[in-house]
Amino acid sequence: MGHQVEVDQAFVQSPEHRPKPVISEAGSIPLIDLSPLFSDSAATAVQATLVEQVEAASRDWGFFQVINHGVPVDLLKAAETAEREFFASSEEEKKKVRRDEVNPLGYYESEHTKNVRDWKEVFDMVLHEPGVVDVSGLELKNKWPQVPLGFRETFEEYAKSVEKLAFRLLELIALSLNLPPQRLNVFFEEQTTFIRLNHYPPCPYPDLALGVGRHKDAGALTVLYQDSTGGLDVKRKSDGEWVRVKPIPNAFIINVGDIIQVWSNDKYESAEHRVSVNSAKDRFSIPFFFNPASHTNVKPLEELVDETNPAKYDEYNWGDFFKTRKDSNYKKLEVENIQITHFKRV
Ligand SMILES: O=C(O)CCC(=O)C(=O)O
Ligand SMILES: [Fe+2]
Repeated sequence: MGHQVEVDQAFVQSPEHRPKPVISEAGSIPLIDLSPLFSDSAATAVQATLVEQVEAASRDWGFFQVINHGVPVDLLKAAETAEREFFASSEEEKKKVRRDEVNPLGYYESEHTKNVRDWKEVFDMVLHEPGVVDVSGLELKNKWPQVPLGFRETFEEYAKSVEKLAFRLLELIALSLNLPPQRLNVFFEEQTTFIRLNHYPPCPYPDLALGVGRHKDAGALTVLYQDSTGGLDVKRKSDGEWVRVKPIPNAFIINVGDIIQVWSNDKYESAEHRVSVNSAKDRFSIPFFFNPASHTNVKPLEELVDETNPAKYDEYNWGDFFKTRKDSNYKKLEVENIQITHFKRV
């Protein structure tokens, strides 16, 4: 008798959303060298070129990779090591920091994207704790695991360093929209940014399940670190084909989220992406979701709309949107989850 693989139906994607056996890495997302940001002597022309690259990548792809981004390589290595050690710790250690109905932070092994279960386990932490209870009634307090030692210190340092990069990228995005560089910073004064650790274990049926189902990131910007395994697929805007994002050592993957799509009044578009799994290797990634304050009412920026280019979206509140989305990821629901298209004017 051959080995029979038990397929858990909760993980099975509908046929049209299953990955093809081979995903191309060709013609993949743009690569941008950020070193001009760190050189006092970089000519204005070089800086202008950087802004143009960010503009083209945000417009044509909604995704790009960055190198020479200023986050120290040692810190990336320390974060990846701490992540691997945490997920390798016992079920008992992980359960001690498990997410629950009042506090959505910590460890979780049963997330759903669009009501299909993802083949992954995660750990969430916020960059800035808002106090005991936030406006939505959730308790946002970081839960720090005891294993591995130094986990908290590593991620606090990582968070600070990646936050600096996120603000630099935000300024480049503002410039690329012909706005003053600090125009968007005000929305991040009480930011709801969080860092997620993703572990995708080997999957016996990678043709049926996904590590994360197809989705767009709801926030402003995502700054993602991935290990060398590969598996992140982006839906290419030019032809709708899924392409694999090539792992580049020590690079970050940047993607424009729904909020920048709305602020830019559709000049930029958040791209659909997903994570394919494989039957042989674990994969680890660390997205940093750069999100504005809960009280932010998101709408197309006034400077970018006029009579010939009217606002394409009605205003919505970020805190409400995010809470509604989180609830649907926590358990399987019978309804479609919330999307910015629900605020699109027809
Ligand atoms: O693991 C990855 O590469 C991406 C994960 C992702 O898209 C997400 O958590 O929103
Ligand atoms: Fe994502």
